[in-house]
Amino acid sequence: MSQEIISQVSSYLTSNVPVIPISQGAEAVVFTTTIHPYAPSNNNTDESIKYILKYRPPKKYRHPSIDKALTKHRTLSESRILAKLSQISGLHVPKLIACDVYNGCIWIEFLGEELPNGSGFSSLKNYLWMCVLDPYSKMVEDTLVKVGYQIGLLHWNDYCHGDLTTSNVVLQNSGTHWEPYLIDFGLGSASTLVEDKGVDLYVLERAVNSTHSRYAEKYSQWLMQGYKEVYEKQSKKGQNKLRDVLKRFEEVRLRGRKRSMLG
Ligand SMILES: Nc1ncnc2c1ncn2[C@@H]1O[C@H](COP(=O)(O)OP(=O)(O)OP(=O)(O)O)[C@@H](O)[C@H]1O
Repeated sequence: MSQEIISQVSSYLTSNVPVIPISQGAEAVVFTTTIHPYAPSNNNTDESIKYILKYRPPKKYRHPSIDKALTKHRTLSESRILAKLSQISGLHVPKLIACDVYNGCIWIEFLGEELPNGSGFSSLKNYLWMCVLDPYSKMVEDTLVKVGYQIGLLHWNDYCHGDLTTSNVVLQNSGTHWEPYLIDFGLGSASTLVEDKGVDLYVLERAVNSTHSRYAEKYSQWLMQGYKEVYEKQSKKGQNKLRDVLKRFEEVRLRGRKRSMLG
């Protein structure tokens, strides 16, 4: 990771905010920090309490004024959607703690943990790899049904994720089971369109397929079981909406297959 980006974020945050880089994507650099921006004291030395800082650094290839406008727009859009989603009962997303749209930075709740036996961070992707010796266990089934339920809740409330991969689902161990949280709403949007929902489901199906093609059929079935549960609870209106989304999902899938056949 570029030292320049780390220096940029450190200088704008002031020297008493320690940051540790954990990921660099195309759009943003993600850090952890032990400091809460509103805590009365900045002397937190407990390393287990941490927060996420998502920073969108300036892009040199863009004109500075366009770059500023885009950074502001994207930071604001992600913050707004996170704030709105945390109002939805039962939906699990990280809490938004603070946002600085001019510097392209958001401060959010840290979720997840290290998986047992060195299996890595508790993304759904790593979790499925961890469970590869017993891929059809009740624990895997329960977790995937819960993931599907979270996506169903998101869609039922007319929001779409935009990048629904197995890395963008983080699991928290509640003691008895794994509770899924959806992260990374950088491409998220409010949408009533069945097309957006169908594309979300297709992206997820592809992601599951590429993580575990051998078990993907069963995994997708469990995901869809949880997804459908949300809509089916909503009587006739829910059934109709579900039918429309599933129909479009099938169409998106067919389009995807045609595209990959044509190369
Ligand atoms: N709230 C969170 N709690 C724990 N880890 C997180 C959180 N948010 C992000 N991360 C970690 O940082 C990584 C990148 O975050 P995120 O996907 O939001 O950034 P991004 O720049 O959009 O990434 P990409 O371009 O790879 O999609 C995640 O895969 C995850 O490992």
